[in-house]
Amino acid sequence: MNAREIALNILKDINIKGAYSNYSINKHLTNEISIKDENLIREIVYGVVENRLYIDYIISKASKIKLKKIHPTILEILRIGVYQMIFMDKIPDSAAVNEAVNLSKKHGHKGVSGFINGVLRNIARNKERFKQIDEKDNLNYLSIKYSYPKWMLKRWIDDYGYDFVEELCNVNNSKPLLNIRVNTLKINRNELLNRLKNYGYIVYETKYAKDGIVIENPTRITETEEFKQGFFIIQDESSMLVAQIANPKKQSNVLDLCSAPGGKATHMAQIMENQGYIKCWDIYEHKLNLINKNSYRLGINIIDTEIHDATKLDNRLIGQMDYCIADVPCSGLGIIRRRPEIKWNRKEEDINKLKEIQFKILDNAKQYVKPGGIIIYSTCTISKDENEKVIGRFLNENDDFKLLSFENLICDKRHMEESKNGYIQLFPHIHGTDGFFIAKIIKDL
Ligand SMILES: C[S@@+](CC[C@H](N)C(=O)[O-])C[C@H]1O[C@@H](n2cnc3c(N)ncnc32)[C@H](O)[C@@H]1O
Repeated sequence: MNAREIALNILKDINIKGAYSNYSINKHLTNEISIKDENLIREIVYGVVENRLYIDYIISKASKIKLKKIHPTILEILRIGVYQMIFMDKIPDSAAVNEAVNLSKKHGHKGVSGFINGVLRNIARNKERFKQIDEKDNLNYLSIKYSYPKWMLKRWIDDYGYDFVEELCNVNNSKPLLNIRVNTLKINRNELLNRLKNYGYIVYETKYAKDGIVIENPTRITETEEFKQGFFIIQDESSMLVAQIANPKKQSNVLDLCSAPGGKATHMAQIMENQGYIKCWDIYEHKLNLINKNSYRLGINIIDTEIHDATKLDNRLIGQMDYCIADVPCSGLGIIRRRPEIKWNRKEEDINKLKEIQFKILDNAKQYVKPGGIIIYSTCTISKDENEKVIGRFLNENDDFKLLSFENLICDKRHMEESKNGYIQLFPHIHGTDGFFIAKIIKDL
C-alpha cells in the first residue's frame, strides 16, 4: 500500500467514521513504513482535516456534481489531490492528479477515475481563480479561508473580537511542536536535553513550564531508551502548568477527579517526590489502565486509580484532600492544532451540556478539600462558557472559596498578567501552547 492509500484509509476513518486523528494514524502506521512516507501521510491527513471546508469550496467550484452527491470515498480522494495541489509546493500537479486517478481505480466504481481526472485537471488549470474566496460577509470569509464551522467562529468573535480570532485561526492551522515533560524523579532537564541532542533531536526548554522540553523533530521519540526507561512523558506545556501551579507539598493528599491518562496526576506525584497519596478517578477502566501503565514506566507508586463518576459525590472523601485537580471533560476547542477533527465533530449544543457537567464536578470538588486546601480547575478549551463563566458562577455561590494568585509559579511572566488574579487563559497564537484554562482556588481556613 502506498502512502496516499494509507492516508485515504485514515481519512475515511476520521471523516466518515468520526475517529480521532491520533488514534487512527497510530492504528494505520506500522514500523515498515519509512519515515519519509510517515511524514507524507501525516502531512496529508492533518492538512486535509484542517483545511476541509476550503478544499471542499474549491472542489465545488470545479465539479459539475454537487459535493453531497459525491461518494464519500471519492470525495476523500479528491480532497487528498486538492490538498497536494494547493498546499504542497513540492508535489507537481500532474503527480497529484495521477496518484488520485490510480487510487480511484483501486477504490472507486467504474467511470469514476474520469470524473476525478476531470475535476483535478480543471483545478490545475484554474488554480488561482478557484483559490479566491468570493465572499463579502466577514464570517463566511473566515469560515472558508481557515475552514471552521461558522457557529464556532461566531462564539469566539463574541468572546474575543474578529482580529483576535483571525490570528488564532491562522496559528491553529499550523503544525504544533511536540512537548515532553521531564520525569525529575529519574533525570534532570539538562541531562535529558543533552541526551536527546546526542541523538540529533532539536530540543530546547519550554518557556513557562519548569519541566518541559520542546522537540522540533520528534520522529520515533517513543522508541528511545530514554522514553522506555521513563525519563519523560509526552505532554503539552499548557497541561504541565497545572501541577506546577498546584505546587503540592510532599506527603499531600490529592484527588484527581478526571484523571486519565494521568499526565497531571503523574506530574503531581513527581513534584511530591513520590511521597503522599493521589487518588485518580475516571469513568473508563481502559483509560485508568493507561494511568497505571504511565505510573509504572515513570517509577511512581503513590497513585491509586478507581472508577468513579466525578459528578456523583463520594461521601468517604469529604474534607480529606489538600489538593483537588478538576481537569474536567470539555469541548477541546484549544487543541484543534493537534486534533483538527474537533472542528467537524464538536457541536454547539455540546457546550451547554458540558458547562453543567463541569460546574457539577467543581461543585463536588469543593466538598473534598480541607480548610486551606486547593482546587485547580482546568480545561483544554478557549470557550468562556466553560472557563471564566463556570468559575464565576462557582465563586458567586461559594463565598468561602477565593482565587489565589500564582504569578510567582510561572517561569516567564510574559502574557501571564492574569496569573496574579488566580487564573490564566492560554492561546496558541499568544503563548505558543494549546488553548488552555487554569484557575487556582483556595478554601478559606
Ligand atoms: C481532560 S481529560 C483528563 C486528562 C488528565 N487529567 C491528564 O492530565 O492526563 C478528561 C477525562 O475525564 C474523564 N471523564 C469524563 N467524564 C467524567 C466524569 N463524569 N467523571 C470522571 N471522569 C470523567 C474522561 O474519560 C477523560 O479521561
